[in-house]
Amino acid sequence: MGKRAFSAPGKALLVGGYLVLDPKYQSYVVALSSRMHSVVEFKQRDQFRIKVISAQFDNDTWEYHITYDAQGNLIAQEDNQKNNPFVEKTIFNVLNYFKDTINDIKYDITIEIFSDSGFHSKDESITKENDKRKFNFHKKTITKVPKTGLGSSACLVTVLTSALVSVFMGGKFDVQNDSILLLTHNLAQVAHCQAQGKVGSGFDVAAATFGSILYQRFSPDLINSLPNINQVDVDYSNELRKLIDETDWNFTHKRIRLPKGLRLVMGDVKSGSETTKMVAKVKQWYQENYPRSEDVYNSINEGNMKFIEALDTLNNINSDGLVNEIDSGIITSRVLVDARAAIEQIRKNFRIITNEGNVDVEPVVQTQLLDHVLNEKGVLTAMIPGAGGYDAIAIIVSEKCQIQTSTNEIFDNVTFLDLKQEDLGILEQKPEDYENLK
Ligand SMILES: Nc1ncnc2c1ncn2[C@@H]1O[C@H](COP(=O)(O)OP(=O)(O)O)[C@@H](O)[C@H]1O
Ligand SMILES: C[C@@](O)(CCOP(=O)(O)OP(=O)(O)O)CC(=O)O
Repeated sequence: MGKRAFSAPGKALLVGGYLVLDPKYQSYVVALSSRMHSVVEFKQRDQFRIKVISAQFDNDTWEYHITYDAQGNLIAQEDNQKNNPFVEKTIFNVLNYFKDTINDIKYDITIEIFSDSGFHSKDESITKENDKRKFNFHKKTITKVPKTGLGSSACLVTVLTSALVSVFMGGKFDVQNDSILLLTHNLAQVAHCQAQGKVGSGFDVAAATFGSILYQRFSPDLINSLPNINQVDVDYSNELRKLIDETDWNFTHKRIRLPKGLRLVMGDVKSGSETTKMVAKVKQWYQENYPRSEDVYNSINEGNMKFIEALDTLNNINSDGLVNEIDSGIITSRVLVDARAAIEQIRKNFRIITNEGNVDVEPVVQTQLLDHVLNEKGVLTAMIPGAGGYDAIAIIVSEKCQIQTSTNEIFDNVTFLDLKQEDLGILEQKPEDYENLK
């Protein structure tokens, strides 16, 4: 059988941090040109095996042999005690979804993973390339290499799901088909939640699959209602198929794009924060300050919606003159003023949460950094993406804008990532583009 290859983009949540956890709020999620890739090849053999290779991380390899448990569920067991819950849960869900197709056929599947440089710190790595692609190779295993926050696990699960589904669907697996994308998304969400041990908002898997989107989450009950595989007498495969094929997930993934003439700049900030702890603290602040906290959330949501509307307006008019205005550094047009004010409104409220909840959503150093950036010519607006903290900054600038970093020590801890906004999620790629990396 021939090889196939797929890629899925990393993400930045420009507006919607924390609120995205609640299905009633909309978020603006941008897909990025940093992608994770999978190259898949399979044969039919006398043993059912799946090998996943991530050569960039000290030649990390996970080798699974596939067996059936007493209930007839397909189970993946790793041969060398190498643990990767994201790989294992992806295999588990795709195999059980396709149990009837598999029908005792034994596959020997090999999947190579490649990861663009934007996902991890480049420190202590070497590059290998061919005339199409260039990747960074690290001396350490995947769990030991520092991440930048683009959502590596969501992309991994999404490209691995694509690779495996393509094996069982063959030519019918077409990533330009909406129902195929929805199937891939639903399977990847289930696997990602199980591997994380929690049902998050899922915006990262949604962006990896569908690209840049307005996102409103699905109800967490959907995934929580799946049976535990360790329960006796559970036909997991049947329950999974009902959830994937017959249930309306009722979530929003409406395509969006940054207006013409504007681009996204992402700055990775050296220190980094732990999202899980921050989410717990923000939730605690919310409960202790209810109902006033709801007013704060509603004001953030108002800012989010104003930002989304302003970008929509920019997308629907000829924005050439407006881009020149951004370049001039003197912003007076209504729609640009609105976009800036929207982000101000969001940031002001996040600073209230920061102070009252003793949680660094927008810590003082980030405020200083963003305020400094906002004074530069060519900058429309700037924000802390996602959960905020010390992780990153996102800046929306004109195509021409070059942020002056070298002269100011405020940028000492910031590394600007080599990436841009992208419209599309999963793409099919050419497998030969990943061969002979040197
Ligand atoms: N290139 C890769 N190859 C194999 N596994 C990967 C790769 N990238 C990410 N992963 C998996 O995802 C995990 C990181 O997930 P997580 O800590 O949730 O970070 P993130 O916020 O980037 O998703 C890794 O420990 C590994 O299990
Ligand atoms: C707090 C959140 O709204 C967003 C977190 O955004 P990040 O982009 O920081 O996410 P991670 O990739 O998980 O670190 C909650 C969530 O959706 O998990």
